[in-house]
Amino acid sequence: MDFKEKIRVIQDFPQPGVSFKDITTLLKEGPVFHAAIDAMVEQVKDREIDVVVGPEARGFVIGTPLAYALGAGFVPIRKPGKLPGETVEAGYNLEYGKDRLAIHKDAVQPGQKVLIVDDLLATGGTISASLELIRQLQGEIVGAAFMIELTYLNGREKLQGVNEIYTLVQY
Ligand SMILES: O=P(O)(O)OC[C@H]1O[C@H](OP(=O)(O)OP(=O)(O)O)[C@H](O)[C@@H]1O
Ligand SMILES: Nc1ncnc2[nH]cnc12
Repeated sequence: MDFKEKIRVIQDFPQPGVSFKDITTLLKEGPVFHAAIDAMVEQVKDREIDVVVGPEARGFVIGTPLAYALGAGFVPIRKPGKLPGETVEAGYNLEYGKDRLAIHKDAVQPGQKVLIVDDLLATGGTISASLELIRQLQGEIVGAAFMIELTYLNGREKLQGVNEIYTLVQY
């Protein structure tokens, strides 16, 4: 299936110069959403994975069905102030802004095998903050999986030390 054809591209959103890849057009079609998650599962199914970790909000949309299909747990990374338990935090820059992320301190046990999942790899800011959080908890990162990679933003450079990077659609 041509997943790229199902992703809507909107220029200059949310600010001038950004070419926004809108996955809502893919998600709203059941068979396409299903096939996209299946294709991502296929890429990682032979890896040993205890937990999938995904940053809000779009990381939840892709990460939870992937975790469910793998029989793995799901751990959310959220903006500060949203998680009720004790957290650790990390800062990051985005293609359009900067922010902080948080994870529950007890969400990942030392040595657990973690797959990080998000809808899209752009500058890599979100994912490097997510990596920092998992490393603080001493999780073992087995890989990072994205539905979309914006290769022109070189986000991969921020994923040093991550041996396996899985992507479905590249721009
Ligand atoms: O590689 P980066 O440059 O960090 O960009 C990628 C991140 O940006 C988007 O999330 P956003 O922060 O817009 O939040 P959302 O998922 O809540 O829409 C996207 O879902 C990724 O998480
Ligand atoms: N160009 C882009 N399209 C969609 N989501 C994004 N997150 C960061 N950059 C993005």
